[in-house]
Amino acid sequence: MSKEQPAAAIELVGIEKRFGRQTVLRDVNLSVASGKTTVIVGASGEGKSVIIKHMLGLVRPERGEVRVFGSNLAKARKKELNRIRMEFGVLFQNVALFDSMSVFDNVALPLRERTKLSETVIRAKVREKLDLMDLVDADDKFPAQLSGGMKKRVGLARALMLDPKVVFFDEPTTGLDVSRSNEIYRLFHKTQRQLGYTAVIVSHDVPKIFKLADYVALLADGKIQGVMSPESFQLSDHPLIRRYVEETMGPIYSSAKEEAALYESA
Ligand SMILES: Nc1ncnc2c1ncn2[C@@H]1O[C@H](COP(=O)(O)OP(=O)(O)OP(=O)(O)O)[C@@H](O)[C@H]1O
Repeated sequence: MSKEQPAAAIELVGIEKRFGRQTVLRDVNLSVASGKTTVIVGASGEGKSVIIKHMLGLVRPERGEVRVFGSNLAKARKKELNRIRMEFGVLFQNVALFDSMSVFDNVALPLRERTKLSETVIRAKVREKLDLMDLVDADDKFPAQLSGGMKKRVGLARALMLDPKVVFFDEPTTGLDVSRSNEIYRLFHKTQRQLGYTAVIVSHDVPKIFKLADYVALLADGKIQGVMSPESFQLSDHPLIRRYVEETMGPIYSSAKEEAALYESA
């Protein structure tokens, strides 16, 4: 890697994944830059969530390596997997809070399950994360009493509880209106700046998500077709990237001449 590029927190090398007869990932190569935000985009059903599941060690590939902090997750044993997962936080679209637990207990869960910290320290840490998420007076509420946006904020507080090195977001704003989505993005931005974690985001929220991305990766035809800055992505000549940009954002013209030609031919 060149001097200008940050080191990779995660590297997928030659990943092939099949479910039965369906080959979802053919040859996925992707390097996730440490401390940066990598957004994975692509049409529905291409396998973006399957990529995240490989990074989390939830599924194993037929072929290839998943390198995380120097370990190959694709071959890791349970103990090593658990050690690596301590460094991960996840916020998935359905959040998956425990309905029978209060907000406070949901957020405290990772610390209670995975550390030996005293209850006093746990309470202080949970308080700090809930404040960071602007969640005041919500401690004793149960998930059923929360709005969609609040649930996501509780989920984000829980995802950050173990001060993870990498946080995975799989369509984190699904089901939220524009202002609640913006709130989640604002909290993501704030916490990433404060805590410095590496972020991997799967999202259909194009072009908004480009504002948060350092790198955008397109998954199509079972491969990552390119990883680049959002600006380069929107102006790329790569046929599949260009098609994706046009389908999601409308045509983008790299030059005034190109745009003028469109009106002339109309
Ligand atoms: N455990 C599984 N067993 C069988 N097939 C699976 C499994 N997990 C995923 N798939 C299949 O893999 C393909 C990719 O799924 P995935 O959820 O990763 O797509 P995606 O790109 O995240 O889509 P979307 O944007 O709609 O969420 C789909 O055809 C899905 O049915």
